[in-house]
Amino acid sequence: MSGLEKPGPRPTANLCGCVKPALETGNILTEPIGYLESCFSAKNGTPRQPSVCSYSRACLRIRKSIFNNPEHSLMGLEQFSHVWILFVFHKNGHLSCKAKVQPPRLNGAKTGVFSTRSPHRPNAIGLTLAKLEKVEGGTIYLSGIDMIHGTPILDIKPYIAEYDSPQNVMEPLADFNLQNNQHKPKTVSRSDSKTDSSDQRQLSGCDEPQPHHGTKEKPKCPEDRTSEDNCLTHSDTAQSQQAFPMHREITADFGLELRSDQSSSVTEEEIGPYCPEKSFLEEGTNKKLERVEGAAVLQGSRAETQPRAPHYPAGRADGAPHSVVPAWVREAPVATLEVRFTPHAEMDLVHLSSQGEPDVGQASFKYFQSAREAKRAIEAVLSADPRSVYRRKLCQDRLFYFTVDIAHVTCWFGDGFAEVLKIKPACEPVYMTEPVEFLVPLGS
Ligand SMILES: C[S@@+](CC[C@H](N)C(=O)[O-])C[C@H]1O[C@@H](n2cnc3c(N)ncnc32)[C@H](O)[C@@H]1O
Repeated sequence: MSGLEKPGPRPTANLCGCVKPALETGNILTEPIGYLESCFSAKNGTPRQPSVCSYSRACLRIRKSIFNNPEHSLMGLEQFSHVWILFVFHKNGHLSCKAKVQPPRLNGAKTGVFSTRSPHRPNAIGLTLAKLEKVEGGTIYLSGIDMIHGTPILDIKPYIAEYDSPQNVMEPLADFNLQNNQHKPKTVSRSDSKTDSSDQRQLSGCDEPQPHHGTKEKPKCPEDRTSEDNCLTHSDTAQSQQAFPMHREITADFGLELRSDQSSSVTEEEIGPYCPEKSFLEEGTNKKLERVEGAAVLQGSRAETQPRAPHYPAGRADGAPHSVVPAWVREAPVATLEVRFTPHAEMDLVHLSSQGEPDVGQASFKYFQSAREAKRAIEAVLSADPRSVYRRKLCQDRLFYFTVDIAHVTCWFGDGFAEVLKIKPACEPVYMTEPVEFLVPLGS
């Protein structure tokens, strides 16, 4: 460490009196590349992780103040199926944070903030792996998000399984060559002449881009949508493509079965967007690929040749990379809830979706493409039990409210279930007006 200046809270003068530039001291002021337009308007009811609700939608326009031609900055991104989004938890209410926090999965127990995905951290930065639905000019369209409307976005990075998933980082899987899911290197052509050779090498190892980009219906920013768009429904294929890449790759790598309903206890909370460990829990025996409710289920192959136990230590004798998570991450304190709608709530939903008469000033869904999709989203949010530990334990009979898209949902929780009682139009539809230019200071 000699020769390196100790990181401090502010750019500091060194011995000769010069002030170190902010970048060198890590004291950067960030400037959001854009502000998210999200179907979630408030923290309440917003999924704790992106995998909770694949129907959750958002869009992001790159600001012209960042790049004169925002579309140039997104060039090539459409070749990726998923992106990492770095953002500011701008609605934390305060900048302070504690060294120990109580994540919902620990049911009131504490753990170090850095072992959680808590929004309250020294630098209020969030990280979400979202599905990239579409790139259009200087705007990207996302699904499977856990950020609220107006969230300042700091950066976008492509999700690259080979780098971002521990099972994929080392060697290519020679024996993974199943129908429709071949693991083969792809050459990506890039028009950016500045790309260096190492970038090119890395890109050539990427996954096949998902074929859905050019073909399926995509969400639109609210103002881009017409009432016709709101009638569109997702095809089953589209739903199945909303499986997260980690599910695909985990199942591919280990040849294990991972169903969407079974993955929820692992992927739906504050601990992270994926949990490869979960895939150890079940071993498939038949060599076939199924689609089950949005998740690719790959059975057989590697699990037979390379059986793996559920609790490997971090460093394994055979050197094979994989990740480890603690038991509290895998074992949720509450099971996935059954979600019911009263007949009244069902009617409310239909009514809400049929209200789309822009000429008479009525709102319709801005992010969902049908009442069915809105219902699925509400189900997904509630089945993961969005209540805080405090509410879950002490206020069980209280009503719970949240807003998604233009639906203001009233529900209550019983033993093992959530029931939607009422769905009304939200008072304030989620419109996006860019906040006045400001720089977000991170940390306290
Ligand atoms: C547990 S955090 C996880 C976020 C991200 N996936 C991560 O791991 O960094 C997700 C929760 O943060 C809250 N949240 C989302 N957007 C926010 C924002 N802009 N400001 C403050 N809280 C936000 C919502 O309550 C949501 O349920």
